[in-house]
Amino acid sequence: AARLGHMWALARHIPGPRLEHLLRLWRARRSPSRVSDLFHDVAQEQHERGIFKFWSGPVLFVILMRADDMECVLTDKRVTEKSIVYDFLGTLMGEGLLHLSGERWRRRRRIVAPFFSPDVLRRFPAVFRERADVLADLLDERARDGRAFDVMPYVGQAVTDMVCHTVMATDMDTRALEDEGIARAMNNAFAIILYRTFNPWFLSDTLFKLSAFYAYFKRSMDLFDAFTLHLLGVKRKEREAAQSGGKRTAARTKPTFLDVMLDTSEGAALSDAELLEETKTLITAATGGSTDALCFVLLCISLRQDVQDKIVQELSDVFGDDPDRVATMDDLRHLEYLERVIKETMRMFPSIPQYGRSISHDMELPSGYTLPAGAQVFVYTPAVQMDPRHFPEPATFDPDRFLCERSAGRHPYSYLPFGGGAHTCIGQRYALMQIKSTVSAVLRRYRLLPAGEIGSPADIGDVRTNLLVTQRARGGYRMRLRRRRRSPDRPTVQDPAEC
Ligand code: HEM
Repeated sequence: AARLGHMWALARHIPGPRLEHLLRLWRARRSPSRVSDLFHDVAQEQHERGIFKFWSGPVLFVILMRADDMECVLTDKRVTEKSIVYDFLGTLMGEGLLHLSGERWRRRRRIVAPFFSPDVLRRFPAVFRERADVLADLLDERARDGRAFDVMPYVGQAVTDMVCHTVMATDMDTRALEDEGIARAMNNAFAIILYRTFNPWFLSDTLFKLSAFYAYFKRSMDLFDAFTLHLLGVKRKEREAAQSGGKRTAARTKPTFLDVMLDTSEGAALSDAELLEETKTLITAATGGSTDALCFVLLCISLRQDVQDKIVQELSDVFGDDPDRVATMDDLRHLEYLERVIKETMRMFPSIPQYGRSISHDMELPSGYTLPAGAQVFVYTPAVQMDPRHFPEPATFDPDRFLCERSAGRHPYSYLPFGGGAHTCIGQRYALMQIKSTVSAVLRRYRLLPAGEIGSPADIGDVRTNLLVTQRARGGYRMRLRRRRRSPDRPTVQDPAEC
């Protein structure tokens, strides 16, 4: 009670929602689009102050919107705990890197880091390209009928495929595992996590477990565990077969996360349970972040033909007269305009728009407000990334604002799609390579066109989003495709939308 009183006293000075907002929050709690609208409206209202709070029962949430405040929280060495909302994610993926704090986190980060070293990453463009070609094959039917469709199920499947092939096993058929079911299970779990955040009585594990939501949540978790265990089994068999056949392992040519872990002494010392946790964490973090990011990039490209033409020109400059050549890491590095397009998309539509910390001590911010110990603080990146003080004319899609000469002097914490401070996304380079490889493979074969439907965005500025754990385009990522040129026959693959 004393701690709550202390929090209450300090929080009084932080601007909070008005009664009208609380009523809207109550009505909006089941609807992601209304929660997003409310968040957006409150963020707009509090833009000048750069901070706002809301109480969910006894839990105080504080939303930061200023770059200097974000820097202060994300770099403070005493702020080591992730927000309690990550505990809900922890129920889904176990105590992996995303969830851990303190010394346990430091040890795990050190162990996992070699998987993201340039030496391992440089083997992945070939895997990405192979899976992106499967995606391009699947899209063929959509190009033939020419009608508008949502690209998300296709991209979701391709990303899951890429992640499974690089994290777990190099040679597997992920389609056989009904990935659509996994994707749906993860979506359900994310929606329930968000629902818990806005419904104070479900912040208690006991009450949550008594509710019908828990049954849904548990079903999603069980499906996810079964999926991951299956993949672990596949990997073990793959290694056993390689070893009994006299080969060292597949790790030499196509290392996966598990290979890298089993080949280092610290990694090999991880228990099975720890390996399962890290594997689930990487699968969740990688698919969760990359799927929406990639969908937003494709959506923006479909809405800006001039941008698309420039990317295609760049692809032709880099790949010359051999467009089917598998990209090397060097090729991907040379796709500089495409990289700026990705960065600009992630500025306007960060796929992970908020991440949080538990505040362990009273903390004065550069803005002058004091965060009380016990507060759950969230960095809300759309606010800072759409702030005209950092990005003039923020609603204009302008990839060249990321040219070196135009980025000079910008506050380093004004652009945070991959997080900031010690917990910065470990998969950032992996994600950029994956997105570049996929966009290249799709654009080589198809021109992306706006959906052209009533109510669908005609311009990037018209795109509205929903706030889930990830940010998502409202109404889906709808577009049309037109084939650019005939490409060699490829095996027929089942359409994921029909699964
Ligand atoms: C475009 C795609 C991605 C986005 C936007 C993204 C975004 C983020 C953000 C914002 C954080 C910081 C969370 C926090 O501070 O609490 C983070 C952390 C993390 N990400 Fe990503 N991510 C992406 C792709 C990936 C990929 C591909 C992987 C793995 C293969 C990955 C693995 C992780 C892990 C393990 C962490 C936790 C790091 C730590 O706390 O030490 N992410 N990501």
